[in-house]
Amino acid sequence: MAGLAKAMTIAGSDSGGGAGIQADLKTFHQLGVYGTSAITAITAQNTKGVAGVYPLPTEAVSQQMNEVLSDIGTDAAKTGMLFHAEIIEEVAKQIRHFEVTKLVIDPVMIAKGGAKLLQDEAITALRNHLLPLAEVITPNLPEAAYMTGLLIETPEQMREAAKVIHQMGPRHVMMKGGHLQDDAIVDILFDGRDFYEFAHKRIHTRHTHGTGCTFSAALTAELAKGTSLVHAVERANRFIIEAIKTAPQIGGGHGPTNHWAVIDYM
Ligand SMILES: Nc1ncnc2c1ncn2[C@@H]1O[C@H](COP(=O)(O)OP(=O)(O)O)[C@@H](O)[C@H]1O
Ligand SMILES: Cc1ncc(COP(=O)(O)OP(=O)(O)O)c(N)n1
Repeated sequence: MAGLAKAMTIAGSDSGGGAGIQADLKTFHQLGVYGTSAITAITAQNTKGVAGVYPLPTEAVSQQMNEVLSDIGTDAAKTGMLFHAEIIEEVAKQIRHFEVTKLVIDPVMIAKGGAKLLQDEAITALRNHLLPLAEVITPNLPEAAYMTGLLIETPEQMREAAKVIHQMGPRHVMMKGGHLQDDAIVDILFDGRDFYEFAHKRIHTRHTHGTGCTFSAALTAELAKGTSLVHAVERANRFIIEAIKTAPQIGGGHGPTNHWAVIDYM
């Protein structure tokens, strides 16, 4: 196991196991990467929604990062649910201190059922402190719309929003198109100059809980292994499509995707 790639997730716990820390660690494992975590908040949720959110003290988040990064280290990291500004500022401080350069930011704001996973005023901290440290940010359409104030309903509008978000400091913007009102989905990557498009057909299913977390975790795992960004996005895309297609039928609401998904490069 010498040379095993390592990835860290800094995110909230989903008791239902489909999103958050649980989705990230399962995905890292499936893609052959050693996963570590810093939990920011505990949520009580299942496939039907989020019943409770309990943020951890900022010191607890900071200490988890310190213990992991000072000993085990990491080849890449991702952030998910960060909940409030103080946690964001502390996470940014630790990312800078430990010089984590392959940072994926999934700007988690609202769960599918409508529960708030990021406080309104925390968006400024996300922009000022974390975005400039990101190798790539992975907003879905509502998150990108909130960050830019733009209406985003078409691929052309996704490209315009990607340009605006790129100005906020991340090196790349990965616009996820799962919320397009169309059977043809396109995810769009922007590197500040060129656009790379990943088009695929919508899978009709209600089992899409945690798609954003699972996609960004797969992307982080690939970056940790040293895969180039465009190829990492392409592989993460294939992984999430297979995970949605083969979703286990779990729970009475929006069930999780299949974190055991197998794609041919593995
Ligand atoms: N029904 C679906 N069929 C196929 N791909 C999907 C579907 N829903 C989401 N995806 C893919 O899952 C990933 C996450 O997308 P999205 O749903 O936009 O994020 P989030 O879960 O953060 O809202 C993207 O790669 C998107 O294309
Ligand atoms: C703890 C926690 N983190 C993130 C989410 C949202 O995950 P996401 O992948 O955006 O999936 P949906 O909520 O849209 O299904 C969460 N629910 N819980």
